[in-house]
Amino acid sequence: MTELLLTGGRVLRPDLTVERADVLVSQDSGEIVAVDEPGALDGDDELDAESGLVIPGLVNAHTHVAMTMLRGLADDKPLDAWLREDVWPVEAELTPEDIRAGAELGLVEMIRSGTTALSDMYFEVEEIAEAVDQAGMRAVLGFTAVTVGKDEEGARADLQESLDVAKRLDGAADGRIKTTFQPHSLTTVGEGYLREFVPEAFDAGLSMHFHANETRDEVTPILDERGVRPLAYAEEVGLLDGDAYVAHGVHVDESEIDLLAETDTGVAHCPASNMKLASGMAPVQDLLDAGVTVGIGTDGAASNNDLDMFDEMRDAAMLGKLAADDASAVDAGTVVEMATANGADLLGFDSGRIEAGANADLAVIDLDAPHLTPAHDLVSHLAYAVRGSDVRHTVCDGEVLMRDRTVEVFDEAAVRERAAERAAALVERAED
Ligand SMILES: CSC[C@H]1O[C@@H](n2cnc3c(O)ncnc32)[C@H](O)[C@@H]1O
Ligand SMILES: [Zn+2]
Repeated sequence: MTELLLTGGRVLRPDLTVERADVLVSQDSGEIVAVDEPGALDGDDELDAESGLVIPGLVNAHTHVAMTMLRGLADDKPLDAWLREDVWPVEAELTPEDIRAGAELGLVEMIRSGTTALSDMYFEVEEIAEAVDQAGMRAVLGFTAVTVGKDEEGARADLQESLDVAKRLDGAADGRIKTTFQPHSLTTVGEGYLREFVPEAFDAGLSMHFHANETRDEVTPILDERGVRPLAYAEEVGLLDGDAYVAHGVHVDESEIDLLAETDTGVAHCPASNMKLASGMAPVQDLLDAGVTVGIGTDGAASNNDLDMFDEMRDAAMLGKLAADDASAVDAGTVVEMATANGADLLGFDSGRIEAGANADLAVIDLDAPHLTPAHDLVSHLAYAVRGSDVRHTVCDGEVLMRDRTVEVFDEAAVRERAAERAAALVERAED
């Protein structure tokens, strides 16, 4: 049995207390074996956590990881124009190799900033799955179906592909990959298709992940045409019958918050994307108060523009206070839980907490920095002051993904070079 000891540091416990402790993980089972007082445990290999804080690896609950290829290409527009004028024309030119390159780049960025699990929506999912496998991370993946602008055959093919991919890839990468059925949103997939394919996905035991209530423009047409709010419509077509989580959930009213709670449907809150596209402010504190599980996602790098979950925690806290008009709303401990335990809960992984028996998905933060001094309250630091670049080591499934800021699972320079070259060629093709 090979065991890795994270030694000399402080540890964030599930109740958000911090104690001086060592953490022993099994590289065979990929689980945390023990958390004990300094010096009490021995491992075959060690990670130095001196002057550091060991935290659960962060969970990015909604992203499009390969969209790193579009980073900085389409800024300063609202969602609909951003997608139709800028993003979709470039995405139409993406090759499987581009998506692989963009995914690898995004995963390297995530590892460098302490993220160990992600929930992704995109296409060419096999490429993304191979990149996740190589990264050693956990992921929930899926093929995203869009039917607007497609003929019957194309639309049905998209939904069938979403079903097939979800069935085919579930359990890949030794169980580190799970899948979801993914209609893109309630306005970009036609009702007939939802009514036909959603029950099939439900019968196959698949979880659902879709964009919902992101902008007012997504709410109004559904309300006008059907006389019901979008999430009531989602329930009608069966999308909330099983395990489900929606991305964004910005413009939800009280009835929809209750519906989310009643159906145990989670929300992946994307504060930076919601601010950048001026989509609106999600009522995060109200969602939490109603008992809805809310995780945090970066969304893609074209609407953020990075994949740093520390940025995202800070944004979630700040925006949550503005939305509630209450400085005590969405407090530091809450955002830390959202980015760890809640995210793991949404994705269905036994991660997000440092406890014997949980998945050994961890990050070590280097506290030896001016912006983290003094250290009155380390939970406050995690929410408001730590940056992705403060992460010293990243571990997932007991394996070291980054040691002393060197990524061990990819040749980082080669990944960056390949992505930059491919992104430049992609833009040239799109402009032709
Ligand atoms: C076919 S994969 C997903 C699809 O969604 C697009 N997308 C990226 N960010 C958002 C967002 O915030 N709302 C809706 N759709 C988004 C992405 O570009 C892909 O085309
Ligand atoms: Zn999205």
